[in-house]
Amino acid sequence: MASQPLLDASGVAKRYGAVAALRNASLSIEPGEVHALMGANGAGKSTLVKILTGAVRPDAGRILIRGEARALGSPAAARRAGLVPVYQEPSLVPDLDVADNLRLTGTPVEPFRAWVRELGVPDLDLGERARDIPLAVLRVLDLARALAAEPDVLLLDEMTAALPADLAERVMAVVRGQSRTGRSVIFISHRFVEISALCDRATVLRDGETVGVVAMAPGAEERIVELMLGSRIVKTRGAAAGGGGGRAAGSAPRLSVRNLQVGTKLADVSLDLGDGEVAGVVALEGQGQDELFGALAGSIQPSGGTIEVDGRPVRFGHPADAIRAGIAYVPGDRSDALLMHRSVRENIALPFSARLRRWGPIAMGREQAAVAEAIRRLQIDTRAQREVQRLSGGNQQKVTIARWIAAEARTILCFDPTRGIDVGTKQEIYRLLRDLAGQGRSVLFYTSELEEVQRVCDRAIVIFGGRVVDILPAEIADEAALTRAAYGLRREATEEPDLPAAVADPSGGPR
Ligand SMILES: Nc1ncnc2c1ncn2[C@@H]1O[C@H](COP(=O)(O)OP(=O)(O)OP(=O)(O)O)[C@@H](O)[C@H]1O
Repeated sequence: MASQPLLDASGVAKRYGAVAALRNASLSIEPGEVHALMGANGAGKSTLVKILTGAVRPDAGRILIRGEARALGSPAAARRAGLVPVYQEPSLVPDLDVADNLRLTGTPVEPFRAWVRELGVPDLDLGERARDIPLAVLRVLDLARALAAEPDVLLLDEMTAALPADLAERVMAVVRGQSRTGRSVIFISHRFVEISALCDRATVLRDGETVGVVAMAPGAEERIVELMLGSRIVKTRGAAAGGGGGRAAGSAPRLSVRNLQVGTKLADVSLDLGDGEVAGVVALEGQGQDELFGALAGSIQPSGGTIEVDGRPVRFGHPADAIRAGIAYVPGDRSDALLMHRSVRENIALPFSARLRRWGPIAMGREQAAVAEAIRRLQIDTRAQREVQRLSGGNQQKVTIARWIAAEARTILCFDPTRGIDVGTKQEIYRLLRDLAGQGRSVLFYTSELEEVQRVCDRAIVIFGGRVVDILPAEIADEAALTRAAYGLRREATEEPDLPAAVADPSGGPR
């Protein structure tokens, strides 16, 4: 490798009140290198990215660019030094249109447009307000805006976490292209598949400190996990209770959906969810999964079809109706679910407040025990617990899940619940979902990480073009089979899928 690193940071420290977000972080990047920054939730990755891109000032540390100390006192200064980020959450100002957002950061329009096309969004209207653009497209726009600045070092903080597989592929292709032209990329992701496919080396942070730099080669993953988790108990891959078991034969489904329709997005979906079953929902971006979950959670009104809970027809005019029917929703966008200025405990206890207040001290005791148990199981980092907005992204996501574990909902709808969650905690979430199923609760689980289906689910329900196109038992739902199905490709009919009657019907059935 070249003798002079492009970027060399050492001894970086940052404290937020009592919380030491970074204690002694170092990071060295070569020209043309794709470098992973890894660490458990709360290890300090985002803080380091914010420091390197001028959004946060460090308390200590030395940052050299091509051997020279550079002041990175503001995002504009960092940009001039060649360091440009794409943060975890979308950064376009929601009430401005795209063109005004570009003006704000002095982004040249034509290169931006070219990148947007390259990333697979052919006809973007620059007059569109950011608020009206879907999350996955916003991520693409954030990336295109960063690329248009022609950065020497592009810093991607969980860029692919909110993206469907096809868009994530394009992002990865762009990252490879950057490195071919001698530019460097710092890549934060909790997905090992991406890290191994893309990165040359990985720097591992633990509790705010750099604990190792690992060259990516066979076996590197194990070493990285060891470094990330340190003395925390390592639950190895595959240790999570897998699929299988689940629905008792002959029992009435907990949730039964027939010919559900939402405008033009959800054309016709029928599915059953049994007691004690975890059913995975798999789909490319925009195939109607948002509408399906919205309708089941009471936040979107269906335009046709029926929903039954325990054999009784229900109509949800409001999310509260779904909650009363025992259906809890863990949305993909955590900012929808959380009261950002309230404490971790209040956020987790939220569903209790309406149900249990009248029971006074007894209920309070029960609430506290349930909240404490959920925090323990999900290993929520409560150092910054007074306001949820101060938690790291992954820990915020855990709070949204913990709420429904504490509340004992009978049916849980999870929309990409492990987005941005570190590898150790993912295992805990898989185990937890299986435990919930073991207690007879039912889980409908949309995931953009296909490998999760075999780890957690009993069956996979694949949606394409607003219809169920296939239902696969977990044993055969590997990534290849799911990818084919998700693209609407027909499966070689070796085994008959376990389709509910209305799905098997040709009018709503698999193609
Ligand atoms: N503005 C803030 N105020 C108080 N504490 C903060 C603030 N920002 C970050 N922290 C704390 O600093 C620590 C490191 O957070 P950071 O977001 O850098 O972690 P991370 O490694 O990016 O985690 P994740 O993988 O969950 O995104 C956490 O304990 C977090 O709660």
